[in-house]
Amino acid sequence: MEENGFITPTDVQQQGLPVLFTGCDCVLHAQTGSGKTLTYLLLVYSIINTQRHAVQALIVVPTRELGMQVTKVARMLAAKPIDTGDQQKSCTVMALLDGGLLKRHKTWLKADPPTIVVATVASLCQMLEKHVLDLGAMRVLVIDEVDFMFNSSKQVSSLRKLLTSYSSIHSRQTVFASASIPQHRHFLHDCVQQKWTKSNVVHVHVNPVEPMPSRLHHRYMICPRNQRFQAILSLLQLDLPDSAILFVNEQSEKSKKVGDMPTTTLLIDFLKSSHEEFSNISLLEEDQNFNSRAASLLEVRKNGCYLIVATDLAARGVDLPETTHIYNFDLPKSAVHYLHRAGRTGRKPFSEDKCIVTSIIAPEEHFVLERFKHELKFHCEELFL
Ligand SMILES: Nc1ncnc2c1ncn2[C@@H]1O[C@H](COP(=O)(O)OP(=O)(O)OP(=O)(O)O)[C@@H](O)[C@H]1O
Repeated sequence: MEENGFITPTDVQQQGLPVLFTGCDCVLHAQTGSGKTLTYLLLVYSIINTQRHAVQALIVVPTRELGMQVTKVARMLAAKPIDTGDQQKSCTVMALLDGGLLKRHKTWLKADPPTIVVATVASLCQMLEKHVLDLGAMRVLVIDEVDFMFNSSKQVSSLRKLLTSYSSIHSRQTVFASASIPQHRHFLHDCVQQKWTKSNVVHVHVNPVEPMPSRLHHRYMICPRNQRFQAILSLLQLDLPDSAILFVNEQSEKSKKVGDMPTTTLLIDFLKSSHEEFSNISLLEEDQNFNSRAASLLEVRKNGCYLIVATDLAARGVDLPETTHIYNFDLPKSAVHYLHRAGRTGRKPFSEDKCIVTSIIAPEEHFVLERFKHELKFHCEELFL
C-alpha cells in the first residue's frame, strides 16, 4: 500500500476490512470517492492462493470503463509478487468486459485460468453459458455499484442467476459495494431472503447521516431552458475550472427517432465555437463505440486538466481524482444520479480541497432540486450571474 501512496486507511477501509477479514458477507455502503475499490481488493489479495491455477475472485461491474479502472488497480497491487515462502508468484487479473475480444479470453481461460476476473455481466454470462469459465474455486464474489446492477433491467436476471445458480452463498464470501443503496433495510432483507448473501451479512454503513462528501459545495442557477448554453459558458468563464465534467441527460429514443442532434454534440460545438480555450473538450456517452470512449478517458487521464461532456455513463465509479468542478447542464433524473454525478469530484481522501457542483435549472425544476436537497441532506447556494 505504502509503495502506491496509500498510507492511512479511509473510513470504509478502517470499518470494512476487519469485517471482511472475518470472512463475513458484507455490504460496503460508503460515500463516493471513499476507497471502496481498495477495500474489496485488499480482501481479495488476503485470501487468494497464488499457487492455485483457478479463478478465485470475481468482481462484477456495470460498465467497461469501471471494469478497466478496477483491473488497473488490481494489476497495480498484483505487480508486487506475493512471497509464499518457497517461491514468489504474482497473480493474474483478467478483464472480461463488454466490447472485449472474448475469443482470446476463451483460450486464456482454458490454458491458464487467471486468479482474478473483473467482468461486466453480459460478457461474464456468455463465458459461463459456454462453460468456458469455471467458478468452482471462486472464494470471493464482489458486485460493485450493486444498486445500479439490480436496478438496470438489462443485467438483473443474469445477476440473480450468477448469485444463486452459477455459484452458492455457502462456497463464497459475497461483497456488495455502492455509495447509494436506496431503502437499504429492504435490500438487506432481500439479500438474505433471495440467498444472494448469508443471513449474517454485515451492513458496513459509513457516514449514514451524510450521503455525500462534506467537502462538496453545491450551487444552482435558475435560467430558462433556451438560455442554458449561454449560462454554462458564463459559469465556465467565471470559474475557470482546472478539470470539469459537464453532465447532460442521455438523448431520448424519441429525440433520436426524429433525428435531433444530441445535447452532448450541441454543447461541445457551442463551447468550441465560443472560445478557443474550449477547443479541447472530451466526450463520454453510451452512443460512442468502446474505442472512442477509451480514447476519451486516456486523453483525459494523460492531460491532467480537462473538460468532459458526459452522460450518466461517466457518473458511476469513474475515478478522475483531479476533477474540481461538476456541472449539471441537465438536472439528473433522480437523487441517486445526482449523488453519483457529484461524486466524480471530491475524490482525494483526506484532502481539504473544496469541490464545486453546479446545476443549471429551469424555474419549473426548482422543486425537483429541493427534493434532492432533502433526500441527500445538502445545502445549495443560488447563483446570480
Ligand atoms: N487509503 C487511501 N489513501 C489515499 N487515497 C486512497 C485510499 N484509498 C483509496 N484512495 C484513492 O481514492 C480515490 C477513490 O477511490 P475509489 O475509486 O475506490 O472510491 P469509491 O469509494 O469506489 O468511489 P465510487 O463510489 O465513486 O465508486 C482513488 O483515487 C483511490 O486511489
